Amino acid sequence: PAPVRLGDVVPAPEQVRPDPRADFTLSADTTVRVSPEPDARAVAERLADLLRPATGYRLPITEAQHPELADDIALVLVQQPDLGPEGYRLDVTPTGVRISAATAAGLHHGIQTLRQLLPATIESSTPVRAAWTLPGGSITDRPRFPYRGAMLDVARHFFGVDDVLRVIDHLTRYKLNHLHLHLTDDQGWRIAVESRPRLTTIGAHTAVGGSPGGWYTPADYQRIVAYAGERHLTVVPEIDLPGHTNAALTAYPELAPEGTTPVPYTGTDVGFSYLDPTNAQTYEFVADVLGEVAARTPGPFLHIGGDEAFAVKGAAYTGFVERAQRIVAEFGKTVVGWHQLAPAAHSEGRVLQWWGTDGVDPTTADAVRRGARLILSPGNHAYLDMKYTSDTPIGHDWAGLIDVRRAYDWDPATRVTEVPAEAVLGVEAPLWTESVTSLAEIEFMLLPRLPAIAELGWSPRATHDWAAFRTRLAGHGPRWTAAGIAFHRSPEIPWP
Ligand SMILES: CC1=[NH+][C@H]2[C@@H](O1)O[C@H](CO)[C@@H](O)[C@@H]2O
Repeated sequence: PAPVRLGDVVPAPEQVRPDPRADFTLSADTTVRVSPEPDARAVAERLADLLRPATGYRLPITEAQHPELADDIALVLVQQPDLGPEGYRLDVTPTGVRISAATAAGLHHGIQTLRQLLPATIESSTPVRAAWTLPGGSITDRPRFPYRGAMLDVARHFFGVDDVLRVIDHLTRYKLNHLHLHLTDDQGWRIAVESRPRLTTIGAHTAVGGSPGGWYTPADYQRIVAYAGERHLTVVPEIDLPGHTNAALTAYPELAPEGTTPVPYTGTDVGFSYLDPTNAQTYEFVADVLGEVAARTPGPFLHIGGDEAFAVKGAAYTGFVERAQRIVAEFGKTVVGWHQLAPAAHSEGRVLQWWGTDGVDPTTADAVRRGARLILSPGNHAYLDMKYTSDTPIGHDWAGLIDVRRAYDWDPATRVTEVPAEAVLGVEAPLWTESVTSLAEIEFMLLPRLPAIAELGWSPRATHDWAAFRTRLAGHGPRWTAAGIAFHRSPEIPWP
């Protein structure tokens, strides 16, 4: 296989300066030297975990007092404010590799780049005989947008903790830093709430098509947020309200609108269920649920959904949303919601997740003028539940077919008219799972489109170029294969 070049990294780094005379080859004696700070050491442990299996090298970690003098892989925390909270600098010289950053998050992103500069077989989980050579030169890098995420719908089909942890591995590989978990919907409730036990004793046993249900205990959820946190990735839990609530209503039917008797639902329709916004008990329920989820969520965001509550309209809807937003604020969190929240009054720091397909949306633009920021998830570019082509066996097509180029060729900064670039917090790729039932199918839908979304979130706009991206991405097919991941071999990409 062709040797990896310094510029082959995905997402494209801000600045790449190759130096062909400066290649560095790892050896069995290579050590990992790291600054003494504990969160820097954690990154060194992560790097060693990534490199030890395929190389078979010991890669001992030492906290050298002067790592810059070392001749191995040095991870160095330095006060370089110009690199920002997630930036890093990576230097490959004939005597070693040095990654420097102002934060552990920067070091963490730097090791993802380092991993991609080694031959694809570095992804093997068993030792491979190879020359572990890195291309010489320097990379200076930092993200364009602060919010770069993906969403996993664990309500339509339930995925256990180990599957979620593997999805987190895929996200961090491409420097994403948020995982949005869609935890509740009509077909199942997936997170235990101790003050509302029937949400899981009754509401968690179903899934689409009669698939087995499931849910996360507090310990399960803690494992997910801890694993994510170690990888500088923030979990954003979504409790979808007031619509998409059939599972909750089968557990607490007293919250259902007059005259309705909710029963378990395993179909894939949307928009029929809703909490009764005129019932005071609804807000006690919302406070019970959001309070517990907030208490267990280290990140700043609580996502309250807000989509497709077709029977809750106008003032009834905005009234509900404004009360739910106040409850989120009382628990010290910042609201995220689908852009249907727009007509409701602004709440401090509010973020709208835009999933439209036509860039003209005056209601959202108005909410931005009132202070909202946007996460861009356009249905016709970022919805990874869309089929690649008409013969993709799973997935939807309501927003059109999305192969790699369609996922890549758009600009989050200008996608919604009348929304200034500085109001765009970043991007997120949702994966809805009505028809996705296994980790293999998750991986098939995420790869190769997730790296396209990740590049839009991370790389400078000046690097945006489909011909260059598809060539760089082609080199990642062998990496996924070495890692045991079945991906969609899109005909748009010149796979080796
Ligand atoms: C925000 C939003 N609400 C709907 C819509 O996206 O489409 C998804 C399928 O693509 C569906 O699962 C979801 O319930």
